[in-house]
Amino acid sequence: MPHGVRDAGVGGHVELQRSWQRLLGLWTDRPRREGSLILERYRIQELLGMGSYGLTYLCVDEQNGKEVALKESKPSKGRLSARLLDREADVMNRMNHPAIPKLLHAFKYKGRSCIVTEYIRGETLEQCIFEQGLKYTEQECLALAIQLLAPLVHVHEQGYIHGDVRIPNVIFREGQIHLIDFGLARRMGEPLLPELKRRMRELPEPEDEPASPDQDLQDLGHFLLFMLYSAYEPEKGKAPASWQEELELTPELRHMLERLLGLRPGYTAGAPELQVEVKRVLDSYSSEKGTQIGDVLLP
Ligand SMILES: Nc1ncnc2c1ncn2[C@@H]1O[C@H](COP(=O)(O)OP(=O)(O)OP(=O)(O)O)[C@@H](O)[C@H]1O
Repeated sequence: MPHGVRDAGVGGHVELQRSWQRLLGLWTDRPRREGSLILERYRIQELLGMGSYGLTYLCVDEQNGKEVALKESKPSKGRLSARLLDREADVMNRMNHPAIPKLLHAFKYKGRSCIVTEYIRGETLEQCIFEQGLKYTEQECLALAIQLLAPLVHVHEQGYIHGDVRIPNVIFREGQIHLIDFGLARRMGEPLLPELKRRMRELPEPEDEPASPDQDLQDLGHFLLFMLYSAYEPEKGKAPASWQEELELTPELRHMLERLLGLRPGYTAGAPELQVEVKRVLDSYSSEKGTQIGDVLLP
């Protein structure tokens, strides 16, 4: 048999097997029905999202009438998904900060791992930008960064990194931000688990280095760039350029971003050092314009 024909046959078989597995996955991971009860306690209101390893629902806890976020492992991903969810519960259990949803309950239900956390009714910053079309000034971006640094410092103090600081993982509610999704959190110094590496496959250059606060600070740099680009209006016909050329930033913020993104020496003392730096820049705006940090984010 010519080589190509045999390869096409094997390739076709593998492709067919993959399609079959995908279909099977869709069936086994189909979301539970709205109104159904989990553990005779959590009444499902709606499906919030279907991630790589879990399904997240908005539920009402029938014991107290409170809204909660319930994440259950995906059956198609087997024990691995359950293990990752148990890991997430273990990390969340160590956190105690007003800007991080509290872990309320972790249990097994019909062979799946489930974690229940406080539900934060608000909008993610991704929704604020891409659905509501909000635009953030430099001062507002820094005011958000200072808020975000508070839970981040807490995570680092507990000896962990969050590992996924991005605009879809930050919820804004009543002038305050909340950091969610600890699915990629790691202990300081811990290498990326092979299974987490697979989960990050679609991201550019998965981090192979042992976990360090620098990784969260670098993510915070990218987070700030996303926020700053919300107000960027490209000039017609102008070729795309670097962020340094496109965004009109004060020299202080540009310098800070270059440090966060590894273009200059970073913040060796970690998030607390950055906190001081962001506060200093924000204070310089406040004294110029007579505004307070909190003012800029409130309607
Ligand atoms: N505590 C919470 N309060 C409010 N909304 C939440 C909460 N936790 C998760 N969500 C929302 O639920 C959806 C699913 O979130 P989650 O972070 O669990 O998984 P994901 O982002 O879909 O997938 P992955 O885990 O692969 O990143 C998102 O829209 C998120 O904003």
